[in-house]
Amino acid sequence: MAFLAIEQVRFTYPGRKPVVDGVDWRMLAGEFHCLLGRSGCGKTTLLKLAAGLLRPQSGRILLRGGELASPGPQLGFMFQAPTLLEWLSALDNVLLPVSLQRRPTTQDRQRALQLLAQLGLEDHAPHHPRQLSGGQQSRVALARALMLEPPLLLLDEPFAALDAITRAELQDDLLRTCRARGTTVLFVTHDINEAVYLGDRIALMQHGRIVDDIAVALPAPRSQAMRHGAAFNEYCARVRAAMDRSGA
Ligand SMILES: Nc1ncnc2c1ncn2[C@@H]1O[C@H](COP(=O)(O)OP(=O)(O)OP(=O)(O)O)[C@@H](O)[C@H]1O
Repeated sequence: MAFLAIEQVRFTYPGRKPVVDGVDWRMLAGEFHCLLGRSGCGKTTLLKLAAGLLRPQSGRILLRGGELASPGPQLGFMFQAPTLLEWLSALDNVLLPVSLQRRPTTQDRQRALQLLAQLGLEDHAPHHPRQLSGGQQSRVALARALMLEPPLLLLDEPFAALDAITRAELQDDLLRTCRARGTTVLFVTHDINEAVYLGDRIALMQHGRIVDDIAVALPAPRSQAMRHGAAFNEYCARVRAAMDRSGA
């Protein structure tokens, strides 16, 4: 059974043409898929539908076989901007998904500290977002998204604003953490290189439709050195050609 199944989903904002126009997509548990397409093709809207933040006007979205009604603890999100709460420390930002439900326990705090340490932020737990760099803020947001160990992570261009080196580091952090937990990930990007590096599969989106589906058979775990290899660059060229062919 698919972990996440998007079946013939359509969505239109009032007075607009369909933004998601009959999308079918399936993800198996533990897979990492990238949704790639130009600005405005409907990626974020499809992610919001997959999260249960928007409801399809037709079609359905199934999570482990059950229809998705609303967002819940089964989902972790991370958006382009880290959206941390300025008045909370890094540690309390990571604990937020717990604090919204109940008072965090010592165990919760240990887990949050462990996540911060895994992401190289052990010394920054007491610091507020304004005391952190953009890359550090993104790491805090990633730790927050992972705090409840969601089986499904939906990420909307989470590293778009970062410099290339920090971005590469965070890509590796994300891959390592998700592989260790068996997390299923749907990752929106408009960067071909990022999609090939991260994805087991790439869905190409254009005008609200999935126009191509590319399996990436590069070895796991990925390493930055791979980026200079022939196989990686062939995949990038193949995805580029598919985008040009489909107009995506
Ligand atoms: N709340 C809204 N009301 C009306 N139209 C919207 C709304 N949100 C998005 N749209 C429109 O829907 C289309 C798809 O937007 P969406 O944000 O899903 O695209 P995207 O592929 O994620 O773009 P980007 O890569 O720039 O983030 C765009 O034309 C956008 O203007």
